[in-house]
Amino acid sequence: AELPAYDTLRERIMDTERLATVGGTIWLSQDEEKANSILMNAKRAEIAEGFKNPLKYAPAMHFFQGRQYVHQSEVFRIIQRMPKGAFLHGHNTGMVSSKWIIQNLTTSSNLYTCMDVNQLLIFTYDQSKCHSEIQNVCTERNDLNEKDRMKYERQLERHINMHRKHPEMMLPNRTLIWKQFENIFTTVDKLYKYRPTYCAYHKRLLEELCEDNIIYAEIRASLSPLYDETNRTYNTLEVANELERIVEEFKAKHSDFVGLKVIYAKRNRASEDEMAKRIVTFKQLHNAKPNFIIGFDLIGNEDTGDPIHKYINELSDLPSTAHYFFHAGETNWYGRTDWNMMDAILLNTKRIGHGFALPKHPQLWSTIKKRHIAIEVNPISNQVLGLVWDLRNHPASFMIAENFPIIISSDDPGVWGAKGLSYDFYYAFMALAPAEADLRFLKQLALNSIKYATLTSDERRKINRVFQKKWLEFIASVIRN
Ligand SMILES: O=c1[nH]cnc2c1ncn2[C@@H]1O[C@H](CO)[C@@H](O)[C@H]1O
Repeated sequence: AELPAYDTLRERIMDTERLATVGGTIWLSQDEEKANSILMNAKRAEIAEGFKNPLKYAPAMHFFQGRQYVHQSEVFRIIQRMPKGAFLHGHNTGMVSSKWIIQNLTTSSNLYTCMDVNQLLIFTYDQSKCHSEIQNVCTERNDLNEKDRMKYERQLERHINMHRKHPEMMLPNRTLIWKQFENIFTTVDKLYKYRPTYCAYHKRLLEELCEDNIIYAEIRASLSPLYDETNRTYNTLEVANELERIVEEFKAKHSDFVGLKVIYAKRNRASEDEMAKRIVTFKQLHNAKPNFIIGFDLIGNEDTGDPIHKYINELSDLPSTAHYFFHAGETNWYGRTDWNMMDAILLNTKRIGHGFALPKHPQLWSTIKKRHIAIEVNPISNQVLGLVWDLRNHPASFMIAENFPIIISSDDPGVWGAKGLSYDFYYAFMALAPAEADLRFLKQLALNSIKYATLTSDERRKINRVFQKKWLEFIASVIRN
């Protein structure tokens, strides 16, 4: 008589937990249930196989080593086809595939490589930053046969991608990882500041989002001045104009795409005066384009940057229509850098970028839930940038169990060989969430991305309509195949 009661209790506990997780209370239609069982058959098979052979189980591996197995995954293929809603945490200059960049943006005859002051390879159209002989990329490439050309391109790509065969060698040293990471942005700095390249790059950025079934994005961008072939320069507002034009042209060709907006993002190391100036610039930008330049953020390695607290005076008055989207808590420290999360919340941030350290700060939990401050979780980014090795140990598991308002994003997918959101959704589904988390979880992630996006009511109507349509198509296609 004792045993059935014991088993009932166990089941009740498990049910209660399941209902309390992200997506736990979502109701599925009959068709969704059918698609869900197809998805879950694939997921359970992958987990069972991985339990037997963890050395080939991507969710338990570093992305650089697991990616080849992700590509074999049926779950991943389903996730790729799934409409994922909005892309809410990414840095424009890290979002486009490195392979595409090398193949498409390094072919113009006036592009050179050289070494800068720090002996770092940079792409450039002029010699101003060169501290070595310059090499014309076209000439170098054209002198090679097919096979050597591919080798040459792989070599170039290595300078703009974090991928290494043995990421474990880098792991003990986050400073080194960040150095390699920031070097990439130095390597491409001059390349992307050339207006024609800038435009082609951002067009491709939008295409890659669409190819991954994303219908809207809010990206961090610094809007640094551009120059063009006539040596004309474009100031920050003019760069915003360019970007807006590219987005509008893209929308005209892709009627289902809802749009892309910009979070003005500047480095987290600056004097108070510099910060005050940036806020002035931000206000001008926001004033000119309130529905395009929607907010402000501080970027860079949080551990070596200045704390948000340093700037509370400068950051204390934002236009009522603008928002903060602070990076905060992207750290392994406890009781230091992580206080940025508190300051972000006290400054009324709309969302928190990363919030990796959130489980350590119980005083912040209820405010985050009450004020619906979404946590932008970037699993692969946190792994590549050395916060966690095995993503099953990622702190977002706690946020999922506790149904925090989370969204999943990919930060700089182009820099680590991911694309769009699918890889991060896969890791969220397979490594961060419970084994039995199902289509409800994935659907909730997509719905959250829409819920926590910064949209007008017209845009909201459109995104809901488009998402609903695409979701039904997706469910039908899963059932069909
Ligand atoms: O995860 C991140 N945390 C903080 N800053 C980042 C992260 N990813 C990229 N950047 C910042 O964005 C710039 C490129 O636009 C990079 O230079 C880097 O400092």
